[in-house]
Amino acid sequence: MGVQEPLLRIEHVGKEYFGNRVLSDVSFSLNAGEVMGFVGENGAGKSTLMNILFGMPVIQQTGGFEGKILLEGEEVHFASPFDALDAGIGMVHQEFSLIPGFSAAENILLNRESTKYNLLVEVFDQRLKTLDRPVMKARAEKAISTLGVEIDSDTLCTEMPVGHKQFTEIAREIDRTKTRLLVLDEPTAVLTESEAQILIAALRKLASQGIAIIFISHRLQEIIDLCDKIVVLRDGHVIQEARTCETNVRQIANWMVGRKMEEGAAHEVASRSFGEPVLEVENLWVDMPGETVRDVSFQVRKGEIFGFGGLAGQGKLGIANGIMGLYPAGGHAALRGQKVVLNAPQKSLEMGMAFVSEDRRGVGLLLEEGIDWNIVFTAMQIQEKFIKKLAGGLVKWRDDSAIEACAKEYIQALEIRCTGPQQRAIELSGGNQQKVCLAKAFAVRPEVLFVSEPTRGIDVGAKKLVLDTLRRYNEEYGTTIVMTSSELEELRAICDRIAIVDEGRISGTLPATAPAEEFGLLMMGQVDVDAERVKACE
Ligand SMILES: Nc1ncnc2c1ncn2[C@@H]1O[C@H](COP(=O)(O)OP(=O)(O)OP(=O)(O)O)[C@@H](O)[C@H]1O
Repeated sequence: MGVQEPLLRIEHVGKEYFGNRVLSDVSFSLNAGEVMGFVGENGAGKSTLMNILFGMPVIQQTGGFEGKILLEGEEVHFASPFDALDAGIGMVHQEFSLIPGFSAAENILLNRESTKYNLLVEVFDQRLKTLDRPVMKARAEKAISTLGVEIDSDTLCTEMPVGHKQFTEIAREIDRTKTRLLVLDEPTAVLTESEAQILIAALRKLASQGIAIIFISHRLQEIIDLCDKIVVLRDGHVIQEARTCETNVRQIANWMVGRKMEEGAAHEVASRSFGEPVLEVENLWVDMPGETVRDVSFQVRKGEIFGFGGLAGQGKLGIANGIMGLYPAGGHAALRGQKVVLNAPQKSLEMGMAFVSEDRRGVGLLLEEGIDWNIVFTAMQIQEKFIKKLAGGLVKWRDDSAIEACAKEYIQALEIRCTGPQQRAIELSGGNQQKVCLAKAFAVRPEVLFVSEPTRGIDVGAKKLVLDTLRRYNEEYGTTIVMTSSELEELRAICDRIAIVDEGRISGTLPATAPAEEFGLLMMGQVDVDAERVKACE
């Protein structure tokens, strides 16, 4: 008997996009039931390889690829994702493909083919009428419970917090009985740490049932916890393959970036002085699904970096969304003493505030437009920047050279990996799109900049760069920053003060230099931290 063929073999795969080589001679294999972590910097080529594996149309449309893909020793040629699905490959993308007005159960049970190419809602309605609801519900609930989470299968997608959407998307993949290889592209980026733990446990269970898994993540500890082996990609080349039990986070990070990683930024403890309060918020409530804000009051001083932390679902993310008018909100907010009209996003922008949302699907990139246009568009619209005026303003036209200079500045500052300022946003990797969103907010030079989860989806090497850039803009332009993050260490690295949000209210505000345990206590709703601190000192 011959040696058993691996489930998947990638052999000498290469890919160019319009002369830009993004993958070179990539080879590796994966056995049934094996979990592989696939890591690399933003733009290294991870999603491109997965798109090749899944037969995504973008690959054929851009000239195909070189090399071979073999399943159980047989070469496969997927003309479309349908073929990949037929062959038992399931894929959960960075972006969701759930149908908003449908419930969790409907989304899980609708077959992938129709959800991906949802041309006519009527078609779905027709399909749903013919389905047996109780059976559907039972199947959906089984898939959800395999994941070990609690989601009511009747909840509409529009009403779900982002973490639940992710679980629904994964449940849909595992409901399909044929799945033998599951690819997950940054599935935990939108999950809280505890949700991520649940997902990891669920994936282990799937692997023990013989399903092979390719797991892409920038959270390296997760890779170590979950995966049997890792493949490291740098600039489109496989530069390392290793068993996870024989390596560690730091070594993986070094392989990814090809140099020794610097130690995390030491926070300058020297206390900084600030001006008058610039943003004053009183009794704010925000009706954001999964992130309800009940009653929040705070003040931020001019030039300060103010952080919001706390566990997921407690309301920290709702605060910026409410002030910026993206979800129904009430209460009082004032900028420089002037009332902020809530529920009016355009007005918030005009007053001098900008927002980089945690929701990368809703960040509003003009995907078909160039990086340059994306970066300057808001500044142009709201502030008439990058516009030349003649004849007393009667004649206006775009200042192309200023636009180009601005785009180049941010491409350099944030190390946006691209072929040039005119490359279309749709052609960028997810992490690089995220950097364009940050640049777009910087270009407005807002008086107050709200950033939520600024390093989500950003690789380890670039994380520090993003945080340093925020700090630099704060220092150079005096921009006041309100940063919300689920990573306490990231908040402590650049904030002056951090408020912890628990059950829709601020449970306490501490200087960023306070011990981590005190923040931990606040997160658990323990308001009396000072008393605790005193006790600890006794
Ligand atoms: N449709 C496209 N047209 C042209 N270039 C593209 C296209 N899609 C991706 N690229 C380029 O291919 C390179 C690899 O991108 P890819 O999305 O595979 O990276 P990634 O490793 O998944 O990054 P991230 O961690 O940021 O998601 C990038 O430089 C990107 O600009």
